[in-house]
Amino acid sequence: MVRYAALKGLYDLEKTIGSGGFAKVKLATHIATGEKVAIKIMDKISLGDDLPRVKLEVQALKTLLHQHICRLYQVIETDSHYFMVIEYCSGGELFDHIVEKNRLSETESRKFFRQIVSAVAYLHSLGYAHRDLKPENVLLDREENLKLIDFGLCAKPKNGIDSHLQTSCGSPTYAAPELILGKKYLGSEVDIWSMGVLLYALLCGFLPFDDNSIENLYRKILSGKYDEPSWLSSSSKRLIRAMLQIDPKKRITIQELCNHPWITAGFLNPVSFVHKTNFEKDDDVLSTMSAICGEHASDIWRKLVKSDRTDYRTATYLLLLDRKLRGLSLRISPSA
Ligand SMILES: COc1cc(O)cc(Nc2ccc(C(=O)Nc3ccc4c(c3)C[NH2+]CC4)cc2)c1
Repeated sequence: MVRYAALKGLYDLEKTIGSGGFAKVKLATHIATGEKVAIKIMDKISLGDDLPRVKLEVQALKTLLHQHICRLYQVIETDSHYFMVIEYCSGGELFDHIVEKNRLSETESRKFFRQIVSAVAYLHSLGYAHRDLKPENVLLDREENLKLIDFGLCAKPKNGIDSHLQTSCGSPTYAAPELILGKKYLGSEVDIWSMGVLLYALLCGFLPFDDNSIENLYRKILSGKYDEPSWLSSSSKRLIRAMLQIDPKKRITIQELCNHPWITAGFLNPVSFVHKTNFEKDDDVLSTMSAICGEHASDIWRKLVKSDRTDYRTATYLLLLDRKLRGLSLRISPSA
């Protein structure tokens, strides 16, 4: 097991649970609380020109507080590496969950899809676009709630979500026609297309556009033609068609999506989200931390609110808060 001095005494690294590109993700234990976390380890040399993306992602994640967006607890930077300490989602990738069940029922698909729509609506309301929405970038936590991950490609256009982007990014299979044509596009519109592909994958268990050759794949995407298996209800067919519109101006908007009949069927209300600007103050957690580190709870809270929210104190506070919300004891091992 590779040892990193920067993690010594803070986190015990365990097995690798994800890898891709210039990063690997390892399971780890936050020693002070015993809580599991995921640590995305990036080597600065192999990051190369992608280095600015890490800072963009960290900046985005620090402001994104939503129950269906994977939480960033801490960032550790050394001369050679970045470590992103992230909420551990023990259910793994939504992709594997779909494969395991072949395809999901309309009810289960709706439960999951409402959570994704809530996270993306929240993201767009803050001026961000994800730009790489796919089942591999959606994890399940222990209660089978969804968590959106990997904001390495997310963009916050300087003139707001309605200003055009140009960078071609994301996986071709989920990419909107205007994106693969290299046209100027709106982040919000390409996210809607990718969510259409995601919803299709949930309900069908396979992809609407798929081909081993990239030219054939592009041709299929640009045609906008895909199979509609017999088990799809007419309501789900209508929704998928509204999302997989080739012309982005004809595509359903995120607001219309939140209120779509297929989305609200069986639920009392449309999809919504809460704009949380800060994490809640919890006196039990603060007094637990105060008992160990000797500082007054009020001083700990003041430092937390003032901090850039990616330090060890923040990680310890949030992990203890998670434990409390799950009804577990609040304990910190003194070695912390
Ligand atoms: C904000 O969250 C992020 C941001 C980012 O840039 C990258 C990631 N990447 C992750 C990828 C995977 C996991 C993860 O926990 N994967 C996982 C968890 C449990 C299991 C597996 C994978 C696979 N076997 C079953 C159990 C965590 C972060 C996140």
